[in-house]
Amino acid sequence: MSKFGVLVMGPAGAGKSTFCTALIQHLQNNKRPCYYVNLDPAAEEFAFEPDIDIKDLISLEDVMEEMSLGPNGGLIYCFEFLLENLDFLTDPLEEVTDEYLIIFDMPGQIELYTHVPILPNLVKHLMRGSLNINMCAAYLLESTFIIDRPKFFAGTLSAMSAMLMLEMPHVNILSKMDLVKGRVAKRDLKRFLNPDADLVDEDPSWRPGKDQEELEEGRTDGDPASTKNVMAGTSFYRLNKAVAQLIDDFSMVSFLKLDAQDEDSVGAVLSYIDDAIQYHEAQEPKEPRDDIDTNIIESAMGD
Ligand SMILES: Nc1nc2c(ncn2[C@@H]2O[C@H](COP(=O)(O)OP(=O)(O)OP(=O)(O)O)[C@@H](O)[C@H]2O)c(=O)[nH]1
Repeated sequence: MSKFGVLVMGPAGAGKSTFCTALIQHLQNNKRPCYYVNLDPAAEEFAFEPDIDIKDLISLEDVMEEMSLGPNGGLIYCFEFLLENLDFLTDPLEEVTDEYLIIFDMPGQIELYTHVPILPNLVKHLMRGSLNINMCAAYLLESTFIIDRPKFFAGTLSAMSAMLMLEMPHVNILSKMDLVKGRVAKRDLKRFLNPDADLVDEDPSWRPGKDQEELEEGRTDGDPASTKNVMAGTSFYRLNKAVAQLIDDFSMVSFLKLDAQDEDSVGAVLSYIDDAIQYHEAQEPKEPRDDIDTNIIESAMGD
């Protein structure tokens, strides 16, 4: 028997816990069972009480105090401790049946996904062995990043890095879409959903061509500070362009839109998660699936 799970990840404040809450609410509204696992040892308040809470094993606050560690070192200590005491997580998960969607709410420190091999190890234990959970990652990036294009591409690079580190199906999500409604043209938004390197050239806050020309022709005002600014600006532009081009060339990252307050939007993202983990294929045929609303699925694709 398979089990099914989603690892909700992303930078601090991306909206992970809000998405978990919205997802649980949506599953409950649709009479689907879910199992909520909090793996953030610093999380304090929950709209739904977790079925497993890492804080019952170890809390970041205690680790920081007792081991004299900072928040990032403390978090890594907590995850190493979890890996040494994996029964805490795996024993209760053994009992979870294939109808459940197991939701893992992760901490926001992206070092966990990009720098150290702790999370890949944890994922291997969950996906292989006796648990055999069909898992995908839901990587959230805040949609307001698209207002600042270098920030958006840096965030997209972190999503790509997590995809490469974790080697599992990924559903990338631009969260908090309600905050950019009306601020970005629909046509432009589609280019962020499938990141397009030319967005860097068209960034209204950059004048790379003009700055570069001025520098080459010695037309800066002669002030060394101003020349340095132009040079730094040009290098920053080149770096951003190279990062964006890398992302574009790999064609690995595309985003779904999410407004956690909108149940249709949550349902659309869930459809992609279900597809990635092949949830429906494993369920007993209960009733015909012509109930799926294709309009909802299209709404996440940017139409
Ligand atoms: N407008 C808007 N705000 C949101 C949305 N989702 C989350 N927020 C807000 O964003 C802030 C951070 O949300 P969280 O869900 O706590 O984010 P997180 O990723 O779990 O944060 P960490 O656990 O600290 O990494 C909160 O103030 C939320 O109310 C959304 O869809 N729209």
